[in-house]
Amino acid sequence: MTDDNSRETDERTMNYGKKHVNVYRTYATPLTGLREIPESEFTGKPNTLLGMEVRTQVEGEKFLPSFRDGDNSNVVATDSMKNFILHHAGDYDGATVEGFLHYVGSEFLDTYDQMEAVRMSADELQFDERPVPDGEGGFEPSDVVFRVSDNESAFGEYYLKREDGDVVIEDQRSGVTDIELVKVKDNSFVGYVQDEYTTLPERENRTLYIGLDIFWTYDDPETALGDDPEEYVPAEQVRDIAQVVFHEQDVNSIQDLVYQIGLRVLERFPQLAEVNFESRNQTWLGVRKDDLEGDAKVLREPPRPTGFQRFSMDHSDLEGEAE
Ligand SMILES: O=c1[nH]c(=O)c2[nH]c(=O)[nH]c2[nH]1
Repeated sequence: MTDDNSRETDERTMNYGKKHVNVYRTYATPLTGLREIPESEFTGKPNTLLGMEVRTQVEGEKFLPSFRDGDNSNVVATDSMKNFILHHAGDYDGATVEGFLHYVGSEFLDTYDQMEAVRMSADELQFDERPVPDGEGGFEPSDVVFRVSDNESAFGEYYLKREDGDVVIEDQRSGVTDIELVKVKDNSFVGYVQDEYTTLPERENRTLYIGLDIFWTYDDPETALGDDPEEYVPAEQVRDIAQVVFHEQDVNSIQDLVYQIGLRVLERFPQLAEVNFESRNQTWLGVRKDDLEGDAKVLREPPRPTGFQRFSMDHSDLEGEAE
């Protein structure tokens, strides 16, 4: 038998928190001053409507009695955490998801001594601008009406700890998730292992449908706050790089594609430490082709199971390319 009190909390998993905290902030600070890149029209956003689905997870030795003894004297109710996040959305004066997470996480650590570390993450809830007549025969984005979007969205995460009374960043991650792209031609998948288990025909020209999550870390995790917008990497620009590279390159696999996207992202953003990919193969299956003209095909949904790829890259991959 182990002695209950002898086990250090850092040896065990112990945390609790709240997820799916949806928060909507109108008239947040606009995101401006970003660096432009050739692959993207995105140069900023007004943040008239900033939506986030937030997750918070707190850690601390003082929470052990709540698990072990049913003693809630140090427990901040997760319902209160939700209220805390919502309240602070009103005080946040920055322009990025990551900045908000760092702000709220730091406020948690400053407010509650029993919290030793907090992991804050969020998916941005996207709203698209909609064109309305500008009164001069053209169109301009409405400044009050937005379309609810279920397209790809920005992701942010900060893992913060208290050290000698100060809040320090232990870990940080940014990303863009649930990108879905289809390229109707100029994709191949050939040259793979042919053995007694192989039934998939080689395809010189397939219609490739990918699901893609891209995550990145910075050399300096504070850069993700966006306080220096020239150095901030917006999810929209990374998304645009992915689609431009897909457009430009004839790739022989999703593996080949994510590598090419990674090279471009690292080339554009030297301030990044690492880029990570999680991709899913959602490629449709051909139903009719040979009797149709040109590149025309009829396709159908693929059956489960789904192929996936995971890959991480850093600037050493870029150096390899330059040689
Ligand atoms: O891009 C692909 N990579 C694979 O590894 C693979 N495997 C498969 O069956 N189809 C594909 N497509």
